[in-house]
Formats: sequence, structure tokens, C-alpha cells
Amino acid sequence: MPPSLEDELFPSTPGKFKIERNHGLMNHRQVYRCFASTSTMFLWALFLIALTASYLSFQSFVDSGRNYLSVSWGGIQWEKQVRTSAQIHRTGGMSVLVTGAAGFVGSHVSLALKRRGDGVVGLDNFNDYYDPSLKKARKSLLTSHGVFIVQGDINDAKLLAKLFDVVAFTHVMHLAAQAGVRYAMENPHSYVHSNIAGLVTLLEACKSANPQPSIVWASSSSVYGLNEKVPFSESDQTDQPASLYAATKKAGEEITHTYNHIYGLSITGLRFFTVYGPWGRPDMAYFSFTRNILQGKPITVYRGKNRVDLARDFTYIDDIVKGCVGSLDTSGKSTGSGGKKRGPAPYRIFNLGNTSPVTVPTLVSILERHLKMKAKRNIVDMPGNGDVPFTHANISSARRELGYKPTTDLQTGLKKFVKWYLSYYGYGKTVN
Ligand SMILES: O=C(O)[C@H]1O[C@H](OP(=O)(O)OP(=O)(O)OC[C@H]2O[C@@H](n3ccc(=O)[nH]c3=O)[C@H](O)[C@@H]2O)[C@H](O)[C@@H](O)[C@@H]1O
Repeated sequence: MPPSLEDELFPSTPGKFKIERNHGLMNHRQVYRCFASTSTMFLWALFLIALTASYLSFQSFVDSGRNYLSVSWGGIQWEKQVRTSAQIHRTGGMSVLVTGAAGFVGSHVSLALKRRGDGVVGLDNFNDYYDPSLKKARKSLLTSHGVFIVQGDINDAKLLAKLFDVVAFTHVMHLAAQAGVRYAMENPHSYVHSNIAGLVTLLEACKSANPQPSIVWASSSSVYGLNEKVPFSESDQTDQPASLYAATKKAGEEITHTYNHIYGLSITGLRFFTVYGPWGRPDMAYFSFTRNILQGKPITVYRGKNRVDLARDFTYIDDIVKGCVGSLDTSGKSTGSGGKKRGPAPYRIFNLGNTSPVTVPTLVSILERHLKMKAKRNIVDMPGNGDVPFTHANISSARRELGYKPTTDLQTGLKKFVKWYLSYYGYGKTVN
């Protein structure tokens, strides 16, 4: 039976096929047929190879197109920007991945590190919890100082792996979080997403990195919750959170402890006390009060039980930055590699406060003085929305271990904030 067209085009194994079909020597016609079918096969094979190659290159074109359309990271140029930004320009310097770099504390810490010659790469998802244009303005400021901010989420494990692939970060300053105490009642899942799931994704990336970085991250004074003993000390119990926000920060302290214990990651958790200052967060009281006073709108001032004023240990941003940098400098090394612990690593928690609480009505009076305008105060009883009546930090531990020494009182710090606010927004511009 002559070979079918299919047999000629797609012989299963050519050598074997010939042996089975020819039991003896081949004549001229057979030799010619064999040669002709071999060359046809060859041409078809070439055709198939070309077809496969063009299909694959089309696929990679589609994939890269998809990358450029929906993912804003990756590619040779991007890697170059990351590497350049991470370059260290001083002896004994560090290369730091700063998460939440377009945020309030993140942008200040990134600038401080860059200024002294450390390598800094930022990561931020630019979400719209508050006006993203403020985050973009902070980004522009950082860009002008040579800090590159990657747009991405801490929940993106592939992005994190890529970043650690491109740069051997010595430290991670983890400041990306869902902040705000009262918003947790409106959008509880955003807290779990960023402060729990995102934290774990970041720790997984750090644990697998080789070498492992040391981690400094933002906890919160809110972990002291309903505690009444003042000032708050790190050794106090923290098992009465008043908000889901506080609970996720407390969970973060426990989660980081397990990564320290199992994988040898060096961990420093910083309990920030109501941080304020230029380039601050529009959702915070000092910021929204300033906006409303300037626009002639009323402000709501909460009051505690028995008409007692609420009080906060307001801490100025420059002092907080010194505490963050001091923490990075003294963090000690992680001991693990490739996901395995090689020995015990530091696990530390510090209060970063100001040690002199001020009541909310006094905060308003200071703003009135700086703005030269009267506030329309609407005083209401504190709703049960996660707030705590007062905070007050004991900072002796941070003073001893980090050389942390806050130097800015609320009066001075708010003066600087108001000056920045007026230069940034002017007198009447609306802020979200
Ligand atoms: O120290 C902290 O750990 C926390 O500090 C702040 O939380 P909070 O102290 O509640 O700061 P604000 O939202 O600025 O409130 C300050 C004070 O003003 C009061 N307030 C707030 C808003 C308002 O409209 N009226 C008002 O009286 C609050 O009850 C509170 O006593 C930050 O928002 C948190 O992200 C941070 O973790």
C-alpha cells in the first residue's frame, strides 16, 4: 500500500518507518522517492518550526503588552532605575526597601536615608484612602532627590521576589499600612488586607531572601488600648485593643515575633504616638482641623467620659524620623538564609512618643493662634468608634537603645506644619 499523504507528512519515526517498509536493498525509484519524501519532510519541519517560533514570539508580545497595560513594574529600564536608586554612597551604608514610601512617615524617612548616602528604593500602592495627589507630590519630591518609588502592593509576592532579586537589600523599613483608627469601622477588610495579609507576604519575601534583610516596621501606640497605667511602657500588657486597627497592629507584633523565632529575621517594631507635621496625613485631626478652620467650617471636638478632655502624646515627624533611622542603624543582622534560621536574631519593640500629652482643645487653640483664625468648635461626647481617651509614652527604652530624644513640642511642630500647609494648599484650596 503506498504511504498516505498523512504518513508522508507526519512519519512517526522516519528511520523505523523505512526499515519496516523495505525488506531489502532500495531501487532507483525507491531512492528517489525516499529522497523526495525526506526533502518534503524537511520543508514541512522547517515550516512547523517557523510557525511555532512565530506563535511563541506573538505570545511573549501579548504577555509583555499585558504587563505594560496592567502591571507597572518590570523590564530592563525599570530594573536599572531600581538598581540606581538602591546604590549606596557612603562607607558602611545600607540599601533600604521602604514600603509606604509615598506616605507621610515613609517619604520623610526615605529622604533622610538618601540624604546621608544610603540606597533607598520605595514601594507604594498609591491607594485612595486619602487624596492620592498628595502622595504623588511626595513622590515627585523623592524623585528629585534620586529616590525611585515602585508602584505596587505589598501583597504582590512576585513583585517582592523580583525586587529582592534585583537588589540585595540590607534593611526593610516597612511603613505601608492601612492607617486610621476610626475608618476601621467603615472598611474593616482593608486593615486585614494591608496590616495582616500584606505584612505576611512581605515577611515571606524577607525570610526567603538571601541575604535576609533586617526589618524595622510601624506598630502603633493604639496597641495600649484601654490601659490606664501611664506612661505606657513596652513591658505593659497590650491585650485590650479598642479598635480593629489596634488589633491588626498588635497581631503584627505577634506575627513578626514568629518570623523572628522561626526564620531568624531581625525585627524592630516601633509604636508611633500620633505623628504629625509637614506633608502629613489629611485624615488626622490636626490636618482636617486646619483645613476646616481655614474654610470657616465647624470642627468636631470629641470629649471623654465625665467631660474629660481627650489627650494625645503628639510626636513631631522629625523626631520620629530620627527614631526610625536609629532603629535601622542598631537593628543587628538577621541570621537566617534561604528560609532557614542559623541562630537567634534581635526582636525589639520601642515606644516613639513625645512624653508630654496635650489635650485636643489645646491642639485646637494652638492651631487658632498659628492660623490667626477662630475655630467653630462643635464639642460632642466621644462616640464608641475605637478611640482611646489618652496616650502617653515612656521612651526610656528608645532613649537608651536608639539614642532617641524628641526635641519638638506641639507648639513648635504645629507652626512648621501650618507654614507647610499654607505654602502647599494656600488659604482656601479644598483637600480631600
Ligand atoms: O498613635 C497612633 O498610634 C495613631 O495615631 C493616630 O490616631 P489618633 O491618635 O486617633 O489621631 P487623630 O485621628 O489625629 O486623633 C487625635 C485626637 O483628636 C480627636 N479627634 C479626631 C477627629 C475629630 O474629628 N475630632 C477629634 O476630636 C481624636 O479623638 C483623638 O483624641 C493615627 O491616625 C493612627 O494611624 C496612629 O496609629
